[in-house]
Amino acid sequence: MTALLQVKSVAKTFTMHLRGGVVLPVVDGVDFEVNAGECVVLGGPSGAGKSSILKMVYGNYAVDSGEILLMHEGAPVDLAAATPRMVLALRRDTIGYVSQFLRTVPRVSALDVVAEPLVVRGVEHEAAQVKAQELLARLNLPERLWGLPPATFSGGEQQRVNIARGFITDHSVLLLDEPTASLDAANRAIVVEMIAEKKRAGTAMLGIFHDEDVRNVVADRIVDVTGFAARKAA
Ligand SMILES: Nc1ncnc2c1ncn2[C@@H]1O[C@H](COP(=O)(O)OP(=O)(O)OP(=O)(O)O)[C@@H](O)[C@H]1O
Repeated sequence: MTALLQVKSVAKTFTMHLRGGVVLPVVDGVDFEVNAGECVVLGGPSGAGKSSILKMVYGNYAVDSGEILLMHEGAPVDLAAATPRMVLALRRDTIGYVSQFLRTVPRVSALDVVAEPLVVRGVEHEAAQVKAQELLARLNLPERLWGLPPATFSGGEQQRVNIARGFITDHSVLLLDEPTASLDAANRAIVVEMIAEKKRAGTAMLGIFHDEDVRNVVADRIVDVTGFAARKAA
């Protein structure tokens, strides 16, 4: 088995600078790996640190200690210690992220939002647009919306744009933060099918799924984050 993502001894605290520097320990000793072709789901109660771990793995939150190793161009790279330039290269070529909410950019159409990850990798504009259309059609986003900026779309429509954008590349590692939270049953089933296809293609996925039915279908393993609870400061 090939581990495409390895999280080793990661610890994270938040320092509340506006609260006199109060330090909130969140997680400690986070250790797990995700192999090619599997979907690992982070489990545990609300507040246990699932989102914080996902954000560290994408480089959105800094890590206090430990390593986050991503296989990038055939060799492991520690994202926790990577330069900003390397983080951008990892995101362009190796690690994708479907966030819970779409960050919309004014005046950029849904099609361009979805096609962008391919365009920045050098795929020709027309080919990227065709792939984006295929994904939006598969996710049942009405065609009349494709040319519009997603800012005014419904929650579920925005989420489908986000999913299409995350799934359009063949990144080897994909992070999924509640990708089905705002979807109806039919579209949820389509996303479950798309996750299964990514597994068959060898993608390593790490996700958070609160919906138990979806979690039971997609998860190859559940990593219980409660096991990484940080010791509270006395
Ligand atoms: N940016 C931040 N600043 C300060 N504290 C934070 C920050 N982000 C998260 N926390 C705290 O870290 C803890 C873990 O939060 P996190 O969102 O990772 O949990 P979670 O397991 O994803 O919860 P949920 O299932 O409710 O989304 C919480 O106590 C939260 O208040």
